[in-house]
Amino acid sequence: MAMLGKRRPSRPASNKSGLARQESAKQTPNAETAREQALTIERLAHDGRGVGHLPSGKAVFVDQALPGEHVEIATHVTRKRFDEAHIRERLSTAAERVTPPCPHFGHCGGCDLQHMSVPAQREHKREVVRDLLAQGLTWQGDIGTLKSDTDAYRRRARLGVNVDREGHVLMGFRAQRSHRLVDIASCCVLVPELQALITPLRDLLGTLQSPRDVGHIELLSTSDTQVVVVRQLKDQPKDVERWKAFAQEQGVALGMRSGRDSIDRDSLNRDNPERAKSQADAPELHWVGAPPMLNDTLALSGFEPLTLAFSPGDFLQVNAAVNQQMVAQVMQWLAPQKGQQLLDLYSGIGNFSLPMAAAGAKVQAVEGNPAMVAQLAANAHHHDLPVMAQQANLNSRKSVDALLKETPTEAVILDPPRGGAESVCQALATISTKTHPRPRIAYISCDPSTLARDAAYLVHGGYRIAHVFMADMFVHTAHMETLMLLEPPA
Ligand SMILES: C[S@@+](CC[C@H](N)C(=O)[O-])C[C@H]1O[C@@H](n2cnc3c(N)ncnc32)[C@H](O)[C@@H]1O
Repeated sequence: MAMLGKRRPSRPASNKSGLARQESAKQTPNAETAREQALTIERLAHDGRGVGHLPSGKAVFVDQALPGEHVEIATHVTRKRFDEAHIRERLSTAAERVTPPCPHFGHCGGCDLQHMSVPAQREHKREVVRDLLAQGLTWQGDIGTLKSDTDAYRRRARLGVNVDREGHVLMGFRAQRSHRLVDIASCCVLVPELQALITPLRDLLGTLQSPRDVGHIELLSTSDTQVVVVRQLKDQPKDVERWKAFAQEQGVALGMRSGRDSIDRDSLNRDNPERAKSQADAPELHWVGAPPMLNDTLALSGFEPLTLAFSPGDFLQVNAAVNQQMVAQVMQWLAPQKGQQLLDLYSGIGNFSLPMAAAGAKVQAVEGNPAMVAQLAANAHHHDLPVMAQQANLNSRKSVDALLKETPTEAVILDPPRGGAESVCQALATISTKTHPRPRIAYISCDPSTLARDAAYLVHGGYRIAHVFMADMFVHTAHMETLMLLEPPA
């Protein structure tokens, strides 16, 4: 998931993003006077920047420029094959352009697309998926859309905290393509309950004895609890008292992580989920006051609501309404039956496993993070559902082969991190069909370029892409979820 702190979508394999190859780049500080040019924007790159061409034929990626617009640009980075630029003056305006709802847009790296209408953002995201699937797979079917009504969707966020040279306390997200922290006074994509905490948090930071010792602040919202977790780099007892008073005043649950090492949750997105175990010595979360009960609720039509308990360190889909639609869509595709054997890979705390089991399927859930495996098992037990939770590294072909051999399954759910599910798809593409038919596959992806790569293994192995949806989980950013149903060869 993408988090607000993550500013750029992944770099797709094609050079349509303009970011695929790390060419030597020359910053051109005086470029604004030296390299002014006017050009027409022809299309959007995958990361949402406008693409035009100089008279020489060289491509230019222009921040916040829209197709059809005629713009005078100032180049800020020159590369061998393309330049990067921003708009110096807009000479014509596209119909899709809107006034960005956030005053920090353009500085803060949390959002990339606020200058486009939301329908235009969605069309762009569908186009990115279409483009990636057309490249290696020559797939050109329709792409459906899952979306929510509100733009204030983020139920969790991590705010960086910094003190600048003049002693000003900054709180916010990183700037685009930079580690610089942008101080924010508001954030319109947070759910209202979290938006309401921004001003009180800024006020509080201004009163702390040592704001330098605050690393970052995590915010988390459930339907009945708001949580603030403070990363305290060095103990400051007087400041802890101020945080306690803040928590009481705001009616939020307060957690503290003290010490220098931070939990590197992203390590799971690399190769070794076992690393999660070695993170046990990272600063532990201590609740100040009674630990809150954190629950996510899935209310799917035709089913009793399912509550999934979780801890602040667990993976949680960031947009509750779109998540609910994704789960419903996967349920509709796989139509779980009583007794049907189903494999939920990259299962987290059971977002897909529990509804599938509630519909009667026998679910085997596989997750890399041991804490989440335990949480999933507890969630299934709480609802008395037949889910077997197991820990495994799904990047290891050996583990995946063993798993598929042991577990004949009729359907597989794949919901990997951004790196995708290459080992799993390579294994599923070549799975033996002697003893049982190949499973149907519902793939939920947060990076369409790795989805396209993985789907190619399956298609070359005989699978057929039956349906594709773009789920607009991260409105105003270039990120998206993509859902794909793959049918096995007859
Ligand atoms: C995008 S999340 C999806 C979680 C869950 N399906 C959901 O909808 O909430 C990806 C999950 O994959 C897990 N994961 C990451 N790398 C893994 C690996 N190599 N092996 C197994 N699980 C991994 C993460 O811990 C995380 O829970």
